[in-house]
Amino acid sequence: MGNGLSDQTSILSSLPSFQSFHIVILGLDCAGKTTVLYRLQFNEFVNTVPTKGFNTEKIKGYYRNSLLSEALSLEEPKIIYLTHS
Ligand SMILES: Nc1nc2c(ncn2[C@@H]2O[C@H](COP(=O)(O)OP(=O)(O)OP(=O)(O)O)[C@@H](O)[C@H]2O)c(=O)[nH]1
Ligand SMILES: [Mg+2]
Repeated sequence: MGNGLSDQTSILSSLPSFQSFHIVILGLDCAGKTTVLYRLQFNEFVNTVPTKGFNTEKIKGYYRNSLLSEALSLEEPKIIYLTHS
């Protein structure tokens, strides 16, 4: 279902890289939210268990558009809301 992510990815790609944002990732159970989070944090895929509550991470660094696109191109849809920090 990666096709549905193209709009969200283009929104992220258009953001200035020097700004900081709070990003909330919402999705159905087992949609891959935690996978995306730790893909961005560690640049690798990690084994996950179902999350109780929520995960939060502070991610620093500049992510090339291609990396972000790849991280978001998972099979289940995610809804990502961006707000200024
Ligand atoms: N095939 C496939 N499996 C994926 C993908 N993304 C995540 N998974 C797997 O799906 C399972 C659930 O991934 P999670 O990242 O834990 O999903 P989640 O949305 O955080 O789940 P909850 O915390 O229960 O809401 C894990 O076994 C992942 O390895 C994907 O793009 N493709
Ligand atoms: Mg999770």
